[in-house]
Amino acid sequence: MEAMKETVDQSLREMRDTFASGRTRSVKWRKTQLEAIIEMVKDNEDKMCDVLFQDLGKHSTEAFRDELGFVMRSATTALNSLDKWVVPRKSNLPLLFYPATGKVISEPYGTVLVLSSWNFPISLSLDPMIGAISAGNTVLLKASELSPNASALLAKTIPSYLDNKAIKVIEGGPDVATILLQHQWDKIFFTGSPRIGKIIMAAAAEHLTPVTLELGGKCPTIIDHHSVSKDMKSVVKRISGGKWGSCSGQACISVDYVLVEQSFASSLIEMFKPVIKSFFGENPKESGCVARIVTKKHFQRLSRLLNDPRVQASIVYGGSMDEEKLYVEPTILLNPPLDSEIMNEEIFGPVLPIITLRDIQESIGFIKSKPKPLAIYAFTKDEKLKTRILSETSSGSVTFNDVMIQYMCDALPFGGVGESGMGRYHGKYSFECFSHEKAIMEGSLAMDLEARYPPWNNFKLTFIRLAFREAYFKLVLLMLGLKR
Ligand SMILES: NC(=O)c1ccc[n+]([C@@H]2O[C@H](COP(=O)([O-])OP(=O)(O)OC[C@H]3O[C@@H](n4cnc5c(N)ncnc54)[C@H](O)[C@@H]3O)[C@@H](O)[C@H]2O)c1
Repeated sequence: MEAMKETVDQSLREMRDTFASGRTRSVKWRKTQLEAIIEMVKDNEDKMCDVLFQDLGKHSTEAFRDELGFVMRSATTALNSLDKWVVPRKSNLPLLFYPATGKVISEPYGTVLVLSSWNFPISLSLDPMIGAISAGNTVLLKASELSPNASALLAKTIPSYLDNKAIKVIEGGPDVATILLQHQWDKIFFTGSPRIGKIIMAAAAEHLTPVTLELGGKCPTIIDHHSVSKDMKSVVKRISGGKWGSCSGQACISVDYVLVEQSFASSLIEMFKPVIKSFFGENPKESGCVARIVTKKHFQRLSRLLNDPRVQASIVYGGSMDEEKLYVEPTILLNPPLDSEIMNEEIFGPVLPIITLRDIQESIGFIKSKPKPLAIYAFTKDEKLKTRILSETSSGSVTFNDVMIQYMCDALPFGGVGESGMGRYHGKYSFECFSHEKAIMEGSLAMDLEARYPPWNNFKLTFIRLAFREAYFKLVLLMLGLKR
């Protein structure tokens, strides 16, 4: 670890020197790096798909959709928008401040730390990096030790494409993260669990470093079957895609559980079965389209959740597991006990609990009784229910009539609230996430208002009262001696 401490010190020194040189502030440098990221992903598509298969058993199509393609799109958006994003924004100052002018400029924080998680190890590493570079920062990435092949590939490839005096990768687990967190950073961007998020925030507090925490939680999905009865095929397909089609449910925005009226539950279960078969065939384990559980520890966590006898009794589909292959079959539960672990911790696996309610309106109270989720999904055409969801619940995002798609849409901010995180990124929001918005005011020395300065008297007090209210006409009367 002494050697690692030395490496971190040296890396940080180099990145700080590079930032101080001003190189990373130039738009040209930022664009060159963004182009290099696109080139790196293009050149290494096969290798990246290979490591995602080795670490997670991801099919290359899934890997391209969720990681490589996503990153290239994100870098391209930044590249095409950067000229617009960096332009200082003029502020229209109230007349009160005349003749001063105002504007806001986005300045890079400096040297930022990105800590990413294992479930989308390429995109969750490179996408924050794209934001950090766009904003003109130097950046150090530590990917997750639980996706070691992806982490090693990034550590090997990034230095040969990007400016390695400004952009660095260090590999390692919690011990390395701890060393990194002992240093002062200008911004920390963390993707991971709420538990570790607290450690990150505590370490950041030591130096008053701003943090973005992209955390997880349980994302509920409401099915208001009355209003979407004609579209149930698509509803079931979309939920199935959201639960089983992306890293086997090991995604922060995956559908965690479904809320539906009791009367519709058994029809719903029957509708899921053929969809799962159409996705993965009769034997999902051999389909090549089911990502595996990341580690034995995570597999054992899932088996512990499922092996609760009360949860076992709620299995209505699937439920088989293979520890050697780290495989969990797409599984559906009907009404597992609400006090069971599976209903209280983020599932992060291919298990879908269906919770029944007497009336779908009760879903609002159900969701409100839990920590604020990263996403709420609701299949409904009932405008009143939509309004209730938006006004009575709090979550990172709400998506009506679809799942997970909000993540891909970089015109929308992505991030959590409460236990699901703080801060947001994607598209322009990534640029803002890694920029300090500096307020610039330019005053004029041409005139001075005596009312600003002591000695105080009633005239000045009246003047200040009117000024705060922007009562300009009365101010003129006051100054002309026509008002007291
Ligand atoms: N909001 C999002 O965008 C998003 C995306 C993916 C995953 N997640 C969440 O991440 C979690 C799963 O990811 P994970 O298992 O990699 O999370 P994690 O919190 O265990 O690890 C995340 C990162 O923190 C580091 N870390 C681990 N222990 C540490 C310690 N003691 N001190 C400092 N750093 C430490 C890891 O090395 C890794 O780089 C889930 O909760 C999921 O919802 C959120």
